[in-house]
Amino acid sequence: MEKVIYQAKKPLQGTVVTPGDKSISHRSVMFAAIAEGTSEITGFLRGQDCLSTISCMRQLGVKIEETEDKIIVHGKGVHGLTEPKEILDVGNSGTTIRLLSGILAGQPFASMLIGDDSIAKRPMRRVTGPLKMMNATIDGRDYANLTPIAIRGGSLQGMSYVSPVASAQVKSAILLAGLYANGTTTVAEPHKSRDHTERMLQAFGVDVTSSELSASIQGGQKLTATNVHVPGDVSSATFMLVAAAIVPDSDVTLTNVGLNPTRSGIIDVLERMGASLTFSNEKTVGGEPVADIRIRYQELTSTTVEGAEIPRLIDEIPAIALLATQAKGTTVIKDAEELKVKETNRIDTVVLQLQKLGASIEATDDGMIIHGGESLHGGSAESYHDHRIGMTMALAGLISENPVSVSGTDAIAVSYPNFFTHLEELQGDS
Ligand SMILES: O=C(O)C1=C[C@@H](OP(=O)(O)O)[C@@H](O)[C@H](O)C1
Ligand SMILES: C=C(OP(=O)(O)O)C(=O)O
Repeated sequence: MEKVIYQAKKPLQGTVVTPGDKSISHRSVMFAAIAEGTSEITGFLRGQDCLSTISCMRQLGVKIEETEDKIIVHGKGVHGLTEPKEILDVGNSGTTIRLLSGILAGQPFASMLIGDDSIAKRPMRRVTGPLKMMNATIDGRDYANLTPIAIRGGSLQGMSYVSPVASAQVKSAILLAGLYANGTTTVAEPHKSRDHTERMLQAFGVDVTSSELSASIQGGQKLTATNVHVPGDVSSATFMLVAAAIVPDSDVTLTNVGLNPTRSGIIDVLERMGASLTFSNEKTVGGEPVADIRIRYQELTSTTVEGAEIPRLIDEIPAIALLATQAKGTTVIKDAEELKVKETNRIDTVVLQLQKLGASIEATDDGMIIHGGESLHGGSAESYHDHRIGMTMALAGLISENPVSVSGTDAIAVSYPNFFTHLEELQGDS
């Protein structure tokens, strides 16, 4: 699908109800599926990725009902999943394949996992390697690095693993396998990654101990069903925050935004760049801090994004790159090699597409350098079927001198199905 966006700096005004958090939605269904009893999930994100998780869990024998306002999961208990008759298709979702691999490593049956063309290129050894060390039998292309991946699990041994990457998908897969393992399983990481797994396992009654850079779980614990309220996704809110931050005279409020400190790097970046943000309605929802955020347009200055901040905003970097094109000075993003193994190589795709629209931006080995303060001329851009690239390019159309036509916008439904509706509402066009 192709969309042409041309709003010639028309201000954005109004309120958006932030869509449910993708990371938390995945976990809610997976954990409820292996819990004892029935869990109800509200605020669930009905994006393509989370729907892939639902369909995989159904193939593993879990009854999941979908009503207008909730997902009802009839948990089977830690040992109640059944061998799937068909291949499990995770679609475009890295979170589904990696977290599910951790659960499947604990099952005494065989499962096969595949996904789309993007998943077929993403590295799985970071998860299959440690799971094999715990005793799971796993194979796949390139020695269990690429899909299709086949897992036969059971009889796992706990271990202490030092992950070379700060990845919540790696940490979560190992902790989930640890539920099925003898003894204690510990994962340490170089920087703190998002901690939704640790928080939500606790809500399901599991004892997980965490320190700043590690988390441990004792095998043999059970999960008890609980209702989950999924907060709004700060990664989706980011696109509306960035839109308001770059279009003069905008004044936008995002409600119910999840502000878990392991995810809120974008807020720190916006504040450093001089954005005007105010917070209200601060509360805790489902063990996660949330607030409403009001953003009013203000001129921005450049910043540097690096180090421990990177995992706290990894999915927001495409949008930050666009933001930086409109900020005075040179913005540097470094230590972000992980961008190369997302839905696309997001260093290459962001840089190339923003260059095409007239931005002064260059790629580096571990990030990018953006010379800001110039307007974009517009033109055509592609999403490469990467939802976050598609949304970033669409926002470029709000501030370009000429229209921006973006191809492959259907990919946006992976994480933000209402993206264009929300934008139109803020422009007063709906
Ligand atoms: O655990 C999660 O829900 C996620 C972790 C991050 O990936 P990594 O674990 O690869 O850093 C992030 O990019 C992804 O969108 C969601
Ligand atoms: C990287 C992402 O997701 P996943 O790894 O689940 O595909 C993302 O949503 O930007």
